[in-house]
Amino acid sequence: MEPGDGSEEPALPLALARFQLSEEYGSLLPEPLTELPAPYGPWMEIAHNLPQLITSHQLRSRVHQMPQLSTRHLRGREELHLAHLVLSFITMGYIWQEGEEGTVKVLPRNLAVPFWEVSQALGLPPILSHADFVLANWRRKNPNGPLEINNLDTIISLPGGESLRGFILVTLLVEKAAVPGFKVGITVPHSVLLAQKAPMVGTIPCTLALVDYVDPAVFYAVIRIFLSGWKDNPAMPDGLIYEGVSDEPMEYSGGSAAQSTILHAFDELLGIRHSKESAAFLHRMRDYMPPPHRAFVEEIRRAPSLKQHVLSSRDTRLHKAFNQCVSALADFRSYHITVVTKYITIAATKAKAGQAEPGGKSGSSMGKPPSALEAKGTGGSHIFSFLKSIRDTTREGMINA
Ligand code: HEM
Repeated sequence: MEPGDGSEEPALPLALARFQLSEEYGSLLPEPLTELPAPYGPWMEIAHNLPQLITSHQLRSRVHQMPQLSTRHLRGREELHLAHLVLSFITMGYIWQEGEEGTVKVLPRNLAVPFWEVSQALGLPPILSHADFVLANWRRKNPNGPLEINNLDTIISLPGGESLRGFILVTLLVEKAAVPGFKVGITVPHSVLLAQKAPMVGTIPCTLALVDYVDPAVFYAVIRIFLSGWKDNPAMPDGLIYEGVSDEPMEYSGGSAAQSTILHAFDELLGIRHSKESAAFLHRMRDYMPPPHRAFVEEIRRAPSLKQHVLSSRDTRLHKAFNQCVSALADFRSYHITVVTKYITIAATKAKAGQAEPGGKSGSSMGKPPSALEAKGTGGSHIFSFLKSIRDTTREGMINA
């Protein structure tokens, strides 16, 4: 986003590439690797069997037998991202294998040390983040086929079967649907009219697909705990010691789409200003993004204000286009609140009712749902006050006629 004379747009692919974003894939890692070099066989073998190892309660003992591998054979960003994906999934399985009442205080050194080193190399936290769960965790079934849900699969999985797969891949499609919006971000203010094309509305049908692919009961009782972190989580109040890295426990938030670049970029582009508390949480989530993506959001923030440009133009078409974008962003957030109500609040009520029933199904077949996160997101926010506050401050970002 170089300042220019206003007449020419920067060459898009180049501008986005500076931030490790692409015109085709946005913030998704383009065509991620699916296998690591041979010396990392012990990691891959565990990672490919995670759902079974976790549900049979064998993962911790398998990790204890794992050799401590050096990270020096890992070459390039792609191998590092796959290593981070693999180690983050193994870590979440290791921590939450026995549910929220059977957590551990220490991550063993044969897992902690390489995970720490790979995290340092990528500038990512040593915990599963959106960058692992979604951005680096996809492959095409048919390599020449389209980027559509039927032709997609995850690389590494956790318990939750088809619902987990659906949750990851629908979120991935939302990332993909946001790509045209990134292009707007990078060309503003040269082509403000492009803002009309900002695809906020396009992300809503993608999110609707959750209904077809993710069972709320499985999401709530099985999947959610594996995304939970060790910061602001009553189930792990002391954080986690990464053995061989530090003797002091460390705290990290769990994986959340609040770590996705999309809405941070749109907020900055449209000049949305959230309340102090909500903004503090969202800004902390930026630390969980790959550093180039964080830099992209910061670049948009530092660019000349789009809102100011629209205001001073006194052009009613621009005012309208700008307000359509803000309104679509607020609609996305409203819709997201209904999704969260369905997948957390209603699912929690049903899970409790199911457990209370004699021989209740949800309790026995799905394990005990986590209670520490009933009112909190996996990122650690107080769910509804946070989500409603940011939806309302988004609406306040409209330009008054
Ligand atoms: C089962 C479905 C979903 C549930 C239960 C859910 C839950 C949540 C929760 C609890 C938060 C608050 C932050 C935290 O503490 O983690 C959050 C934030 C967020 N979620 Fe979701 N989410 C779901 C699906 C999605 C999808 C598909 C997207 C699309 C990318 C998405 C995008 C976001 C964003 C961008 C935020 C940050 C708040 C914002 O900027 O509006 N979520 N989500």
